Amino acid sequence: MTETSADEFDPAASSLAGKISDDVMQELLAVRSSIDNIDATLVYLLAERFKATQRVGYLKAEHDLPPADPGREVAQIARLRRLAEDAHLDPAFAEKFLNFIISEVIRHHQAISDNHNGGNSNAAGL
Ligand SMILES: C=C(O[C@@H]1C=C(C(=O)O)C=C[C@H]1O)C(=O)O
Repeated sequence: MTETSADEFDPAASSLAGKISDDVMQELLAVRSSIDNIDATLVYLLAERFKATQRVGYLKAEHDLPPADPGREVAQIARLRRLAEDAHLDPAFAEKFLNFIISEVIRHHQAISDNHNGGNSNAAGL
């Protein structure tokens, strides 16, 4: 298997080392192991999402459609807020998080569109 920077990750890295009891440290490390798995999953999920939105970006550029679709965003945000409530996640946080991702996607779509139209704007590194 190819080495990646993730191989250098030290799951026991902590500013608390030597300052708390071994028992507490063991419990902390056990919970952090789940946090590490969740974080890895988030990265893979986000990578898949950006792969999908990139396809949308090319489709929009080819058909001369605007990078943002505010009507779609309103529907997505309302849905995500409802899902967050059901999951006992702060809906305001869910909305902020989705808006953060969407604004990055729109930046990518703008760059794809600029590129498609022969411009040299490449803000998103695409
Ligand atoms: C991905 C799209 O483009 C933009 C980004 C969105 C997203 O990241 O979910 C949603 C709407 C658009 O503003 C889309 O139109 O579907």
